Amino acid sequence: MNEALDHVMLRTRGLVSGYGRLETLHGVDVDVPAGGVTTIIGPNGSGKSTFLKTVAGLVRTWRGETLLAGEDVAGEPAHALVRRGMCLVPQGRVVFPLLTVEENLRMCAFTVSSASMVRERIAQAYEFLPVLADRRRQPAGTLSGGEQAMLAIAKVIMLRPRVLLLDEPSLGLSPKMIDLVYEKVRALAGQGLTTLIVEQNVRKALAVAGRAVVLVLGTVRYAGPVDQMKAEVDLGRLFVEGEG
Ligand SMILES: Nc1ncnc2c1ncn2[C@@H]1O[C@H](COP(=O)(O)OP(=O)(O)OP(=O)(O)O)[C@@H](O)[C@H]1O
Repeated sequence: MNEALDHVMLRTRGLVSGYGRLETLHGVDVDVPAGGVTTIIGPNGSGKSTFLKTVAGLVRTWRGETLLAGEDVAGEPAHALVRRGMCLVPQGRVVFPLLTVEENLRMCAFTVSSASMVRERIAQAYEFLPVLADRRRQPAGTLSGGEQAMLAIAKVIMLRPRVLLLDEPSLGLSPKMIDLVYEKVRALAGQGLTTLIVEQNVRKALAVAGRAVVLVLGTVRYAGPVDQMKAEVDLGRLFVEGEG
């Protein structure tokens, strides 16, 4: 938690949010170093998705700061945050099912000003994920779950995010597809994309992340390097017995 601010792409301090009158996050401090992969893990209902939705502007911030590259963006609406490069791939592989793969990609390039740049980015998306090129004229709803997961990531990559927020990318996928999704996450990280992943699949997430945040009942239990976490947090107890 000691990185200088210029090495931290996303930082929250004392983040509080919730639903209705129910407070779900009770003052959460998270640092996501620039160019690294960070994962948030924790038992069901601990507020992991709520954290992503709050920093992405989909759930209202009650109190606290969200700093994107040092600038406080807490309270800004989701569409404004997307333009700033805070880009969320929500849980459940959200695609437009009746639009083709290519139409899905085109729709999501709304922040890209020139048509030639949109074409270039679509071409890059196909190069990165050739399966989408093969299916470019197919309605997205007819793709397999794994292909839809790829498309959901590709849509957001079209925006060239400063921070990629991934909410449970492995949910509901076959082991083979999970491997493929994580291979792509690793490749993006290799290109220096700052990534924050919320995962139930703890093993997968910890294999790719350098930093981990353990969230329990809306409170940070651990934040720091993955290696150190294994010594400090009893994951077996946390997940098997649902401690906390
Ligand atoms: N739309 C909502 N309205 C009211 N309460 C909600 C809503 N979404 C989540 N909650 C509640 O907020 C708490 C945190 O949920 P959240 O989905 O953020 O946890 P999570 O750690 O991502 O869990 P999971 O791993 O099961 O997805 C839970 O008690 C949940 O019931």
